[in-house]
Amino acid sequence: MDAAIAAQWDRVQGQLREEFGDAAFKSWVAPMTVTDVRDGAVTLAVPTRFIRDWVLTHYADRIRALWNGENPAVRTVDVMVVTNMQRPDLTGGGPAAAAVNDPVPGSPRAAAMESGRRTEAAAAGRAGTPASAAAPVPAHGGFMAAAPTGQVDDLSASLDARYTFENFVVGKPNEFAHAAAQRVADSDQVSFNPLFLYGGVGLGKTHLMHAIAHRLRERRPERRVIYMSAEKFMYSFVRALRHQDTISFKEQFRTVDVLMIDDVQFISGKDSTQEEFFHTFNALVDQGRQIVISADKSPNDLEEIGARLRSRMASGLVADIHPTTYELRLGILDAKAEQMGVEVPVKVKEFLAHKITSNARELEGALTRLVAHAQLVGRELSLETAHDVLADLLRAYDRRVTIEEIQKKVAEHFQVRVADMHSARRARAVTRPRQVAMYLSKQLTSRSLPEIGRKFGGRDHTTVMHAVKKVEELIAGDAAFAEDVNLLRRMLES
Ligand SMILES: Nc1ncnc2c1ncn2[C@@H]1O[C@H](COP(=O)(O)OP(=O)(O)OP(=O)(O)O)[C@@H](O)[C@H]1O
Repeated sequence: MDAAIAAQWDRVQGQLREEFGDAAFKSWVAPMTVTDVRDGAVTLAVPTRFIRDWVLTHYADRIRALWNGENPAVRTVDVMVVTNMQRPDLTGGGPAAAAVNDPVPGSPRAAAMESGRRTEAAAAGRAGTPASAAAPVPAHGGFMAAAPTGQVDDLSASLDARYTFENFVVGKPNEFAHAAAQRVADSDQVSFNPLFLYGGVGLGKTHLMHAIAHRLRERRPERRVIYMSAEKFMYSFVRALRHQDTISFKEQFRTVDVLMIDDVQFISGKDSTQEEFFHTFNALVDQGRQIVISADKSPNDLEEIGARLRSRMASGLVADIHPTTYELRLGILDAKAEQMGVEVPVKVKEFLAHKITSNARELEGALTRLVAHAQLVGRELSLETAHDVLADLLRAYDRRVTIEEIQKKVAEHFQVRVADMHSARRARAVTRPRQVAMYLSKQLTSRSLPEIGRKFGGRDHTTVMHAVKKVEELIAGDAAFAEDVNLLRRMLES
């Protein structure tokens, strides 16, 4: 591939990784190779039809826009299925895809490298056929037997030994979810199916799921429990499709007593994985097996998931975990300090519980850092040490400003109405302040682009990206404008 094209693809990939995160990047972007750039069209090769459909619905528009930014001649993106990975080079140049990363072990692309080359036409109806069409689940909900491939990991190897009920601190925000999880772990009847746990990041969903698995293993070792992340479910399914072996994929769930799927928000989009999850789900519920699901939102808010699956997921018990309270944070610090075997002065714990308010994970991280530092350099675990060691973290908390505050300040400054931050008006007098507010929201808060877009009248993340870029350009080229934005930033930070 031509070096310029390789460099463009490299930059497009870098941007996609930033926007969509590492996990999505590894699953969907890394497996792609560029096979052709001609007449304004980029052609990307992927190993299965499933991935092609996913890429087309989720990433193709963004890839096109990014590539167009790199090279204005590019106006379309085609995605084709090529099931060999001899790194196809249809450009007639040297070795193809020099800029494309090596395949992630176990990724669809790595799997695709194992077989000979086939084009989409040759592969149609085979490698990439959606599961629902390739091997429908029988109406009674059972599974068919076949030699296993794409097996899930051994449960014992993947569980975190620290995530037990004993180590889980119960408080108002999580008592309901905790009680529901205990019920599932301690009873032999299926009380509610599924149990759907949801809450923001780092609030203990994974901890509770592992705790259920640990307890079941102690109490009923003969019961078969599968715990897997939704991403792993997707990987295994894609791999099974690739091996034309969806039957074995289903087989591994046939004898399961409890199935736990973590972070189900990653099973999103209209595709065969969702369909497969739905079938697996129904089959297990029909057989009276227990299902536990976790997500970062309630079933109703999982917009990417189809209505049928959403309502199925909401049909059991839905338990949410609320953000931590001061008391719970203090309790978590007590428990973690005890597990670490260190005495932490009450004043220090109170200080941390007061300051680190986001979630249990950050709180635990701060304590670990503080203790490690104090022990390494032989310093006392005091308030002063905490201030020093956690200075960067504490500054970030002190600075935390909300998008609403930013909108208000920016509106005041430019003398527009706060409502114009959300409105559809496109007059320059309001679009510029709106763009500045979006830019500052990106700079001063930890909100993601889609979250920021939602706070600005439900705009798309690409609008926010455009705004950020635009404001950066203006800052670079217009000193008075740069001073204005700087002033606003200082006001918001103070
Ligand atoms: N109530 C609690 N008691 C003790 N530890 C907790 C509690 N809640 C969370 N933790 C700890 O905080 C960390 C983050 O928890 P966990 O990974 O379960 O969060 P999560 O809700 O699954 O987050 P994500 O959405 O990012 O997957 C873990 O180390 C966990 O042990």
